[in-house]
Amino acid sequence: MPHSNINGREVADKLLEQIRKDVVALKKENWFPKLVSIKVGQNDSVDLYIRNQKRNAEKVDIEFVERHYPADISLEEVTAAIMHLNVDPSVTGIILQRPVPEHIPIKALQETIHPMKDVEGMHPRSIGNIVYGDLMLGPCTAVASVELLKSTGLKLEGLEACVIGHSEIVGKPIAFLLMAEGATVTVCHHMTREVTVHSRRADAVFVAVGKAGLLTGDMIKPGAVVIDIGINVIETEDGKSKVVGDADYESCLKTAGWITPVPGGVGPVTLATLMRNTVTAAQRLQEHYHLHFRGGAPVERQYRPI
Ligand SMILES: NC(=O)C1=CN([C@@H]2O[C@H](COP(=O)(O)OP(=O)(O)OC[C@H]3O[C@@H](n4cnc5c(N)ncnc54)[C@H](OP(=O)(O)O)[C@@H]3O)[C@@H](O)[C@H]2O)C=CC1
Ligand SMILES: Nc1nc(=O)c2c([nH]1)NC[C@@H]1CN(c3ccc(C(=O)N[C@@H](CCC(=O)O)C(=O)O)cc3)C=[N+]21
Repeated sequence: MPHSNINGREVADKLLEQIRKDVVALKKENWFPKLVSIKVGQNDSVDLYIRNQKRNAEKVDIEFVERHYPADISLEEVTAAIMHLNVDPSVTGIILQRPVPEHIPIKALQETIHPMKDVEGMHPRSIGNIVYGDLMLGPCTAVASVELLKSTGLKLEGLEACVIGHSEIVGKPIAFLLMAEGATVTVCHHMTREVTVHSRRADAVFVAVGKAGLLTGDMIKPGAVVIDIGINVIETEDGKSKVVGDADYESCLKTAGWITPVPGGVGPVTLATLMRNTVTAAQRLQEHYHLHFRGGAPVERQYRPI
Protein backbone atom coordinates (compact mmCIF):
# COMPACT_ATOMS: atom_id res chain seq x y z
CA MET A 1 0.00 0.00 0.00
CA PRO A 2 1.54 3.35 -1.04
CA HIS A 3 1.71 5.91 1.74
CA SER A 4 1.12 9.41 0.58
CA ASN A 5 0.77 12.87 1.83
CA ILE A 6 -2.21 14.97 0.82
CA ASN A 7 -0.88 18.37 -0.20
CA GLY A 8 -3.27 21.00 1.23
CA ARG A 9 -1.21 23.91 -0.07
CA GLU A 10 -1.66 22.77 -3.67
CA VAL A 11 -5.44 22.38 -3.24
CA ALA A 12 -5.59 25.81 -1.56
CA ASP A 13 -3.54 27.59 -4.25
CA LYS A 14 -5.93 26.42 -6.94
CA LEU A 15 -8.91 27.73 -4.96
CA LEU A 16 -7.21 31.06 -4.24
CA GLU A 17 -6.46 31.61 -7.93
CA GLN A 18 -10.18 31.55 -8.77
CA ILE A 19 -11.12 33.61 -5.69
CA ARG A 20 -8.72 36.35 -6.76
CA LYS A 21 -10.47 36.56 -10.12
CA ASP A 22 -13.87 36.79 -8.41
CA VAL A 23 -12.62 39.63 -6.20
CA VAL A 24 -11.38 41.51 -9.27
CA ALA A 25 -14.82 41.10 -10.88
CA LEU A 26 -16.58 42.40 -7.75
CA LYS A 27 -14.29 45.41 -7.48
CA LYS A 28 -14.93 46.30 -11.13
CA GLU A 29 -18.53 46.80 -10.05
CA ASN A 30 -17.42 48.95 -7.12
CA TRP A 31 -18.16 46.24 -4.60
CA PHE A 32 -15.41 45.74 -2.02
CA PRO A 33 -15.29 42.61 0.13
CA LYS A 34 -14.20 43.35 3.69
CA LEU A 35 -13.79 40.70 6.39
CA VAL A 36 -13.76 41.61 10.09
CA SER A 37 -12.31 39.15 12.63
CA ILE A 38 -13.46 39.23 16.24
CA LYS A 39 -11.24 37.66 18.88
CA VAL A 40 -12.19 37.62 22.55
CA GLY A 41 -9.50 36.65 25.05
CA GLN A 42 -6.33 34.76 24.18
CA ASN A 43 -5.68 31.46 22.34
CA ASP A 44 -2.56 30.36 20.44
CA SER A 45 -4.33 28.54 17.61
CA VAL A 46 -6.61 31.55 17.10
CA ASP A 47 -3.59 33.83 16.81
CA LEU A 48 -2.04 31.56 14.21
CA TYR A 49 -5.34 31.43 12.33
CA ILE A 50 -5.72 35.22 12.34
CA ARG A 51 -2.16 35.77 11.13
CA ASN A 52 -2.82 33.46 8.22
CA GLN A 53 -6.25 34.95 7.51
CA LYS A 54 -4.54 38.29 7.08
CA ARG A 55 -1.93 36.78 4.75
CA ASN A 56 -4.55 34.98 2.63
CA ALA A 57 -6.80 38.04 2.45
CA GLU A 58 -3.83 40.04 1.15
CA LYS A 59 -3.17 37.35 -1.49
CA VAL A 60 -6.67 37.67 -2.94
CA ASP A 61 -7.03 41.39 -2.28
CA ILE A 62 -9.76 41.23 0.37
CA GLU A 63 -9.66 43.91 3.06
CA PHE A 64 -9.09 42.34 6.49
CA VAL A 65 -9.71 44.04 9.84
CA GLU A 66 -8.73 42.56 13.18
CA ARG A 67 -10.60 43.32 16.40
CA HIS A 68 -9.43 42.05 19.76
CA TYR A 69 -11.47 42.30 22.97
CA PRO A 70 -10.23 41.49 26.47
CA ALA A 71 -11.30 38.20 28.11
CA ASP A 72 -13.38 40.00 30.77
CA ILE A 73 -15.56 41.93 28.30
CA SER A 74 -19.33 41.51 28.84
CA LEU A 75 -21.67 39.77 26.41
CA GLU A 76 -23.51 43.08 25.94
CA GLU A 77 -20.37 44.89 24.84
CA VAL A 78 -19.40 42.29 22.23
CA THR A 79 -23.01 42.13 21.05
CA ALA A 80 -23.03 45.90 20.53
CA ALA A 81 -19.78 45.71 18.57
CA ILE A 82 -21.22 43.03 16.28
CA MET A 83 -24.44 44.97 15.75
CA HIS A 84 -22.37 47.91 14.69
CA LEU A 85 -20.62 45.74 12.08
CA ASN A 86 -24.00 44.38 10.92
CA VAL A 87 -25.20 47.87 10.01
CA ASP A 88 -21.89 49.04 8.55
CA PRO A 89 -22.41 48.74 4.77
CA SER A 90 -18.65 48.58 4.14
CA VAL A 91 -18.39 45.29 6.09
CA THR A 92 -19.34 42.24 4.02
CA GLY A 93 -18.18 39.44 6.33
CA ILE A 94 -17.74 38.80 10.06
CA ILE A 95 -15.87 35.89 11.65
CA LEU A 96 -16.08 35.18 15.36
CA GLN A 97 -12.95 33.31 16.43
CA ARG A 98 -13.55 30.33 18.70
CA PRO A 99 -13.29 29.62 21.54
CA VAL A 100 -14.57 32.64 23.50
CA PRO A 101 -14.21 32.90 27.30
CA GLU A 102 -16.60 30.71 29.29
CA HIS A 103 -18.78 33.52 30.64
CA ILE A 104 -19.81 34.42 27.09
CA PRO A 105 -22.54 32.23 25.59
CA ILE A 106 -21.20 31.58 22.08
CA LYS A 107 -24.60 30.74 20.59
CA ALA A 108 -26.07 34.11 21.60
CA LEU A 109 -23.11 35.86 20.03
CA GLN A 110 -23.21 33.79 16.88
CA GLU A 111 -26.93 34.59 16.58
CA THR A 112 -26.12 38.30 16.61
CA ILE A 113 -24.05 38.10 13.41
CA HIS A 114 -26.32 38.89 10.44
CA PRO A 115 -26.79 35.64 8.45
CA MET A 116 -25.70 37.38 5.25
CA LYS A 117 -22.39 38.44 6.81
CA ASP A 118 -21.86 35.14 8.62
CA VAL A 119 -18.97 33.79 6.53
CA GLU A 120 -18.67 30.54 8.48
CA GLY A 121 -22.36 29.70 8.31
CA MET A 122 -22.51 29.40 12.12
CA HIS A 123 -25.69 31.41 12.75
CA PRO A 124 -28.17 28.83 14.11
CA ARG A 125 -30.31 29.26 11.01
CA SER A 126 -27.33 28.84 8.66
CA ILE A 127 -25.91 25.81 10.42
CA GLY A 128 -29.40 24.28 10.11
CA ASN A 129 -29.01 24.46 6.33
CA ILE A 130 -26.41 21.70 6.52
CA VAL A 131 -29.17 19.29 7.56
CA TYR A 132 -31.03 20.32 4.38
CA GLY A 133 -27.92 19.78 2.27
CA ASP A 134 -27.73 23.51 1.42
CA LEU A 135 -24.08 24.48 1.40
CA MET A 136 -23.87 28.07 0.19
CA LEU A 137 -21.81 29.01 3.26
CA GLY A 138 -20.52 26.01 5.20
CA PRO A 139 -18.17 25.96 8.21
CA CYS A 140 -14.77 26.34 6.54
CA THR A 141 -12.83 23.58 8.28
CA ALA A 142 -15.54 20.97 7.81
CA VAL A 143 -15.86 21.82 4.11
CA ALA A 144 -12.07 21.80 3.69
CA SER A 145 -11.68 18.43 5.45
CA VAL A 146 -14.24 16.72 3.24
CA GLU A 147 -12.70 18.32 0.12
CA LEU A 148 -9.33 16.83 1.07
CA LEU A 149 -10.89 13.39 1.48
CA LYS A 150 -12.43 13.78 -1.98
CA SER A 151 -9.02 14.74 -3.41
CA THR A 152 -7.88 11.13 -2.84
CA GLY A 153 -10.37 10.04 -5.50
CA LEU A 154 -12.03 7.54 -3.15
CA LYS A 155 -15.75 7.02 -3.59
CA LEU A 156 -17.59 8.42 -0.57
CA GLU A 157 -20.72 6.32 -1.08
CA GLY A 158 -20.65 3.51 1.42
CA LEU A 159 -17.30 4.63 2.84
CA GLU A 160 -16.85 3.94 6.58
CA ALA A 161 -15.84 7.20 8.23
CA CYS A 162 -14.89 7.87 11.84
CA VAL A 163 -14.93 11.43 13.18
CA ILE A 164 -13.09 11.99 16.47
CA GLY A 165 -14.34 15.18 18.16
CA HIS A 166 -17.88 16.53 17.89
CA SER A 167 -17.65 20.32 18.21
CA GLU A 168 -20.29 22.49 16.56
CA ILE A 169 -17.80 24.04 14.19
CA VAL A 170 -15.78 20.98 13.13
CA GLY A 171 -16.82 17.45 14.12
CA LYS A 172 -20.62 17.72 13.82
CA PRO A 173 -20.67 19.53 10.46
CA ILE A 174 -18.12 17.03 9.06
CA ALA A 175 -20.45 14.19 10.05
CA PHE A 176 -23.39 15.85 8.24
CA LEU A 177 -21.36 16.57 5.12
CA LEU A 178 -20.16 12.96 4.99
CA MET A 179 -23.68 11.62 5.47
CA ALA A 180 -24.85 13.76 2.56
CA GLU A 181 -22.18 12.10 0.41
CA GLY A 182 -23.41 8.62 1.31
CA ALA A 183 -20.75 7.66 3.88
CA THR A 184 -21.48 5.66 7.03
CA VAL A 185 -20.36 7.85 9.87
CA THR A 186 -19.34 7.13 13.47
CA VAL A 187 -18.74 10.10 15.74
CA CYS A 188 -16.48 9.75 18.81
CA HIS A 189 -16.02 12.16 21.70
CA HIS A 190 -14.58 12.22 25.21
CA MET A 191 -17.21 9.82 26.51
CA THR A 192 -16.63 7.22 23.80
CA ARG A 193 -15.52 4.07 25.63
CA GLU A 194 -12.87 3.00 23.17
CA VAL A 195 -12.10 5.25 20.23
CA THR A 196 -9.78 2.61 18.73
CA VAL A 197 -12.65 0.16 18.22
CA HIS A 198 -14.28 2.69 15.91
CA SER A 199 -11.23 4.26 14.28
CA ARG A 200 -9.78 0.85 13.29
CA ARG A 201 -12.88 -0.06 11.31
CA ALA A 202 -12.85 3.16 9.32
CA ASP A 203 -11.70 3.78 5.75
CA ALA A 204 -11.27 7.47 6.68
CA VAL A 205 -10.52 8.95 10.10
CA PHE A 206 -11.04 12.65 10.84
CA VAL A 207 -9.44 13.85 14.06
CA ALA A 208 -10.39 17.22 15.59
CA VAL A 209 -9.79 17.22 19.32
CA GLY A 210 -6.91 19.55 20.12
CA LYS A 211 -4.56 16.95 21.66
CA ALA A 212 -1.18 16.37 20.05
CA GLY A 213 -0.47 12.70 19.31
CA LEU A 214 -4.00 11.48 20.13
CA LEU A 215 -4.30 9.32 17.00
CA THR A 216 -1.51 6.77 16.56
CA GLY A 217 -0.75 4.36 13.74
CA ASP A 218 -2.05 1.33 15.67
CA MET A 219 -5.48 2.99 15.87
CA ILE A 220 -6.10 2.95 12.13
CA LYS A 221 -6.74 0.35 9.46
CA PRO A 222 -3.89 -0.20 6.95
CA GLY A 223 -4.47 2.00 3.92
CA ALA A 224 -6.98 4.30 5.64
CA VAL A 225 -7.15 8.05 5.02
CA VAL A 226 -6.23 10.29 7.97
CA ILE A 227 -7.52 13.85 7.91
CA ASP A 228 -5.75 15.66 10.75
CA ILE A 229 -7.55 18.83 11.79
CA GLY A 230 -5.83 19.53 15.10
CA ILE A 231 -3.71 22.65 15.54
CA ASN A 232 -1.53 22.42 18.61
CA VAL A 233 1.23 24.88 19.35
CA ILE A 234 3.82 22.93 21.34
CA GLU A 235 7.20 23.76 22.74
CA THR A 236 10.17 21.81 21.39
CA GLU A 237 13.16 20.69 23.47
CA ASP A 238 15.19 23.72 22.37
CA GLY A 239 12.49 26.07 23.69
CA LYS A 240 11.04 27.04 20.30
CA SER A 241 7.37 26.67 19.45
CA LYS A 242 6.10 24.33 16.75
CA VAL A 243 2.70 23.51 15.24
CA VAL A 244 1.54 19.88 15.21
CA GLY A 245 -1.78 18.15 14.58
CA ASP A 246 -3.72 15.60 16.61
CA ALA A 247 -2.24 12.62 14.74
CA ASP A 248 1.16 11.20 15.53
CA TYR A 249 2.37 11.78 11.99
CA GLU A 250 5.29 9.31 11.93
CA SER A 251 3.34 6.28 13.14
CA CYS A 252 0.18 7.11 11.17
CA LEU A 253 2.14 7.57 7.93
CA LYS A 254 3.38 3.98 8.20
CA THR A 255 -0.14 2.53 8.33
CA ALA A 256 -2.21 5.09 6.44
CA GLY A 257 -2.80 5.16 2.70
CA TRP A 258 -3.10 8.95 2.77
CA ILE A 259 -2.53 11.56 5.46
CA THR A 260 -2.84 15.33 5.69
CA PRO A 261 0.25 16.86 7.32
CA VAL A 262 0.20 19.69 9.86
CA PRO A 263 1.17 22.28 8.76
CA GLY A 264 0.29 22.07 5.07
CA GLY A 265 -2.89 19.97 5.17
CA VAL A 266 -6.33 21.07 6.35
CA GLY A 267 -5.15 24.53 7.51
CA PRO A 268 -4.42 26.12 4.10
CA VAL A 269 -7.65 24.72 2.60
CA THR A 270 -9.65 26.08 5.57
CA LEU A 271 -8.18 29.51 4.93
CA ALA A 272 -8.96 29.34 1.21
CA THR A 273 -12.52 28.25 2.03
CA LEU A 274 -12.89 31.24 4.35
CA MET A 275 -11.84 33.54 1.50
CA ARG A 276 -14.26 31.72 -0.83
CA ASN A 277 -17.10 32.21 1.69
CA THR A 278 -16.18 35.88 2.14
CA VAL A 279 -16.54 36.38 -1.61
CA THR A 280 -19.82 34.41 -1.70
CA ALA A 281 -21.23 36.57 1.12
CA ALA A 282 -20.15 39.76 -0.68
CA GLN A 283 -21.70 38.55 -3.96
CA ARG A 284 -24.99 37.73 -2.20
CA LEU A 285 -25.05 41.12 -0.46
CA GLN A 286 -24.48 42.80 -3.80
CA GLU A 287 -27.40 40.90 -5.38
CA HIS A 288 -29.70 41.88 -2.55
CA TYR A 289 -28.71 45.53 -2.67
CA HIS A 290 -29.57 45.55 -6.35
CA LEU A 291 -32.91 43.87 -5.72
CA HIS A 292 -33.75 46.24 -2.90
CA PHE A 293 -32.65 49.56 -4.31
CA ARG A 294 -33.20 49.06 -8.01
CA GLY A 295 -36.86 48.08 -7.84
CA GLY A 296 -36.41 44.36 -8.31
CA ALA A 297 -38.45 41.65 -6.63
CA PRO A 298 -39.22 42.20 -2.92
CA VAL A 299 -36.56 40.84 -0.61
CA GLU A 300 -37.41 38.52 2.24
CA ARG A 301 -37.33 40.49 5.49
CA GLN A 302 -34.33 38.79 7.10
CA TYR A 303 -32.32 39.15 3.92
CA ARG A 304 -32.85 42.86 3.53
CA PRO A 305 -29.64 44.77 3.25
CA ILE A 306 -28.88 46.43 6.54
N1 LIG B 1 -7.20 23.24 10.85
C1 LIG B 1 -8.27 23.98 11.03
O1 LIG B 1 -8.73 24.59 10.11
C2 LIG B 1 -8.93 24.03 12.35
C3 LIG B 1 -8.35 23.42 13.41
N2 LIG B 1 -8.96 23.42 14.61
C4 LIG B 1 -8.28 22.67 15.65
O2 LIG B 1 -8.97 21.43 15.81
C5 LIG B 1 -8.96 21.04 17.15
C6 LIG B 1 -10.38 20.89 17.63
O3 LIG B 1 -11.05 22.11 17.53
P1 LIG B 1 -12.57 22.31 18.01
O4 LIG B 1 -13.41 21.29 17.37
O5 LIG B 1 -12.86 23.72 17.84
O6 LIG B 1 -12.33 21.96 19.58
P2 LIG B 1 -13.34 21.73 20.81
O7 LIG B 1 -12.49 21.84 22.02
O8 LIG B 1 -14.54 22.58 20.65
O9 LIG B 1 -13.78 20.23 20.61
C7 LIG B 1 -12.94 19.14 20.88
C8 LIG B 1 -13.72 17.87 20.76
O10 LIG B 1 -12.89 16.78 21.08
C9 LIG B 1 -13.58 15.89 21.97
N3 LIG B 1 -12.62 15.18 22.81
C10 LIG B 1 -11.92 15.65 23.86
N4 LIG B 1 -11.11 14.71 24.34
C11 LIG B 1 -11.28 13.61 23.59
C12 LIG B 1 -10.72 12.32 23.59
N5 LIG B 1 -9.79 11.96 24.46
N6 LIG B 1 -11.16 11.43 22.65
C13 LIG B 1 -12.08 11.78 21.76
N7 LIG B 1 -12.65 12.99 21.70
C14 LIG B 1 -12.25 13.91 22.61
C15 LIG B 1 -14.51 16.78 22.74
O11 LIG B 1 -15.57 16.01 23.22
P3 LIG B 1 -16.56 16.54 24.40
O12 LIG B 1 -17.26 17.75 23.85
O13 LIG B 1 -17.46 15.39 24.58
O14 LIG B 1 -15.66 16.86 25.53
C16 LIG B 1 -14.92 17.79 21.67
O15 LIG B 1 -16.00 17.31 20.92
C17 LIG B 1 -8.14 22.12 17.86
O16 LIG B 1 -6.80 21.71 17.87
C18 LIG B 1 -8.30 23.33 16.98
O17 LIG B 1 -7.23 24.25 17.14
C19 LIG B 1 -10.20 23.96 14.81
C20 LIG B 1 -10.82 24.62 13.80
C21 LIG B 1 -10.20 24.72 12.51
N1 LIG C 1 -14.58 30.48 14.30
C1 LIG C 1 -13.46 29.79 14.16
N2 LIG C 1 -13.23 29.08 13.02
C2 LIG C 1 -12.08 28.38 12.85
O1 LIG C 1 -11.89 27.73 11.80
C3 LIG C 1 -11.09 28.41 13.88
C4 LIG C 1 -11.38 29.17 15.04
N3 LIG C 1 -12.56 29.82 15.16
N4 LIG C 1 -10.48 29.23 16.04
C5 LIG C 1 -9.15 28.68 15.91
C6 LIG C 1 -9.13 27.47 15.03
C7 LIG C 1 -7.76 27.13 14.53
N5 LIG C 1 -7.81 27.31 13.11
C8 LIG C 1 -6.73 27.30 12.26
C9 LIG C 1 -6.86 27.10 10.90
C10 LIG C 1 -5.76 27.14 10.07
C11 LIG C 1 -4.51 27.39 10.58
C12 LIG C 1 -3.34 27.49 9.70
O2 LIG C 1 -3.00 28.55 9.27
N6 LIG C 1 -2.62 26.45 9.41
C13 LIG C 1 -1.55 26.43 8.48
C14 LIG C 1 -0.32 27.17 8.88
C15 LIG C 1 0.41 26.71 10.09
C16 LIG C 1 1.69 27.48 10.31
O3 LIG C 1 1.84 28.62 9.81
O4 LIG C 1 2.55 26.92 10.99
C17 LIG C 1 -1.24 24.98 8.21
O5 LIG C 1 -1.78 24.13 8.91
O6 LIG C 1 -0.49 24.74 7.29
C18 LIG C 1 -4.36 27.59 11.93
C19 LIG C 1 -5.45 27.53 12.77
C20 LIG C 1 -9.07 27.67 12.76
N7 LIG C 1 -9.88 27.76 13.79
